Amino acid sequence: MNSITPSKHILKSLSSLDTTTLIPGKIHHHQSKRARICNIKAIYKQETRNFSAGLVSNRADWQTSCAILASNVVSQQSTEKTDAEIVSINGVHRTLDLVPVQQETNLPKPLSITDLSPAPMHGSQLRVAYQGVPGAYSEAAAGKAYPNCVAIPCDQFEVAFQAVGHWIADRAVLPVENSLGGSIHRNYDLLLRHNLHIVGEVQLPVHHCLLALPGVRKEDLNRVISHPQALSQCESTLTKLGLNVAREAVDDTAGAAEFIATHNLRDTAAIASSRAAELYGLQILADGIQDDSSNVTRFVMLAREPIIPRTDRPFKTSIVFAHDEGMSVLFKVLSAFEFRNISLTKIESRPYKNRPIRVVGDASTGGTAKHFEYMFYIDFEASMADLRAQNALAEVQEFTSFLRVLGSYPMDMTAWSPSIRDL
Ligand SMILES: O=C(O)C(=O)C[C@]1(C(=O)O)C=C[C@@H](O)C=C1
Repeated sequence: MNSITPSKHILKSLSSLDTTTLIPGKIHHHQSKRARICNIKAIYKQETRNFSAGLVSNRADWQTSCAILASNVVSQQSTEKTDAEIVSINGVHRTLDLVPVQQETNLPKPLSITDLSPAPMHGSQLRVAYQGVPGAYSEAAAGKAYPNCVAIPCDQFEVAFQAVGHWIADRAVLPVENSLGGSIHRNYDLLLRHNLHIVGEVQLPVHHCLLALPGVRKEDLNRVISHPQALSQCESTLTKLGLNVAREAVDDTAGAAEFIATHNLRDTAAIASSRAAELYGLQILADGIQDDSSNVTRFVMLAREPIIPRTDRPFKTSIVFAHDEGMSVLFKVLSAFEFRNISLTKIESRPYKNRPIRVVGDASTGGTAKHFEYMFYIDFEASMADLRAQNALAEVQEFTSFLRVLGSYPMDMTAWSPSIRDL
């Protein structure tokens, strides 16, 4: 993987900003931490060599631009360097021989979206946005979906959507459902709000580890932190391990590991991948702590343009629709697929945000019923190039007040191998 230069436009706009820090935690100058910090540096340097010579600085630069998209606080770069320091921009660690130290300064000045310029293309490498920091499962999913990509960490799902919409990334890879925790509703809602297309899916076995600082024992723990999905995927196992301690939700699993490392928290463990343990210099206290060894998360790949559907390999199509006439329409919609022998693989409902309630009846004659209104998301096993799918959707359109095809894309047909550890 080649190194890429950060967008001059973005760096220029960054340097003209009033600034403050994005840092969830930073490492201070304590001698006692020196060894661990050096260890993290060594590991990160190794990662950099193994994974991509330019990845670390690229990630951080893109991370910064993603933070701008979210109108978040931004960070100021100073030129001071200290051997024993690692800086963090919006959750991404960088060693000081790569970048300057961050300093906390004034109030953040919100940037408007119009301040952003599209990033330049970098050869044939795809830039893939994911939510989280290096070591997150979403980063692994991005690597599985696009093996030679430049992965761009984003602090929120919304930012990953916007990164693609604004040409900062070419694709986003985002989780939509997990076999233990269920649907990731936020991404269903964002799919509707943004105009991106689903162009693929990837299923990633998720193998969780309990991570803590070297030397920390289970008995020392007062708290376990992680992504809410990860906490819920490990709930029973944590109890079986005797860890009846506080659970706290953070933005992503690897971010939890990073937080412990940067704050030197000896009473806190993180649920994250073994790769996060390596990246942030933590030890694995317990391995494979997901409540089910077949724990798997399904991610979708998103792009600005749809792909051309084909029929020479298994395809899936995702749609979303709303209707005016209550649940009876749902039966008709499902029949349209059943009639054509098209299997559904997923159905999900979300509140219809602008019209949450349907009032039925007349208050003057016995009162009114108030029903919740929904958006329905359906995945079915057929390509939009398949006449059966086209006819089914033509029929569905007759019953629905709103219908959108979110994407028609190749199904993930890779062999199923649950609970691998080397994420
Ligand atoms: O926090 C991470 O590492 C993520 O990639 C996020 C996420 C999720 O959103 O569900 C992805 C996969 C796992 O199911 C747990 C967490």
